[in-house]
Amino acid sequence: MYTVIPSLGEGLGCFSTATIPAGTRILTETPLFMVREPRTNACVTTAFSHLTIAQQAQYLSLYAQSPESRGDALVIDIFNSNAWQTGSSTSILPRAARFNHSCVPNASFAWNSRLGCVTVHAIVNIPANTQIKLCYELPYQTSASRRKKLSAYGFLCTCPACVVDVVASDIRRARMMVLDIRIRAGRRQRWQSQFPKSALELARLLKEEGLVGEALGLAYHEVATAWKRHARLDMAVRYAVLELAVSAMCFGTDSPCVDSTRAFLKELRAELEEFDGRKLAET
Ligand SMILES: C[S@@+](CC[C@H](N)C(=O)[O-])C[C@H]1O[C@@H](n2cnc3c(N)ncnc32)[C@H](O)[C@@H]1O
Repeated sequence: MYTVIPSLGEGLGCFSTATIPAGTRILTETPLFMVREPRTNACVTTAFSHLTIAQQAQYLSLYAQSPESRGDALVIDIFNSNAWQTGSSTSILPRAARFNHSCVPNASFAWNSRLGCVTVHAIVNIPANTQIKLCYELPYQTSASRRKKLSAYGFLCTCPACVVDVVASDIRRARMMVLDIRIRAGRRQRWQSQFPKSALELARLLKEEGLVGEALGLAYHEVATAWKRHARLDMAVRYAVLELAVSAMCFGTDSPCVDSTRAFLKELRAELEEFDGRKLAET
């Protein structure tokens, strides 16, 4: 589905060889090794020393910020530049490690605990000969904050949100941060608003920003939960359906993350059926 070739100013990158429809599973990969969090450098070098010679060579072929380093320093450099969070561990996945970053990614990375592997799914239709990019950072941050975090990887992001549409993107993302905090606080305090205003605005901004992956699914979940709280089960079901579609697209239908979304929708549908049944009996 894709090929790994040099990308100007980005080292190697993964480019589609044909159109990849949204929701397609692009990659499944089991970790070369995993280090439990909280990790130390000693855990990483010990895990490396337990690899076979061929595996060590594969590891050492991955990107390093300071390739001139030697010994443990090089092992740690490679780990810091390439490792992904996989549940409660951090793992090295030689194939997943070739995906470059965009703040507006076209693919989504996930840990599938049932399969014991990571997955990468297309979250939009990716045309042929297009670089497939994942997001290394959390979405609710302005460009300055992302730049600071990404500097740890030694590069300056040139995605549309960082270069082309910076002002509008920063306004949207700053607002998303406020809404996210408001939604979290509301969840804890069970505020009774008229309708899921913050979560609906968050979902709208995410779509405007082109962030159609996991964060959008979570926003839909918040909308559905809020509608349920306001006894609008019909609306809750509508948003839970949207959440399930995003969740399946990002994680795949075999993911435990999708199980919980499916269960949530099932529960809402049962409640709605019961509610409609009661209303019918009353009339
Ligand atoms: C996990 S590796 C990705 C694959 C890497 N390009 C390679 O050649 O193997 C992470 C490194 O890739 C580079 N990189 C990733 N995304 C980038 C981007 N958007 N722009 C420039 N460099 C990027 C940075 O050097 C970063 O430290």
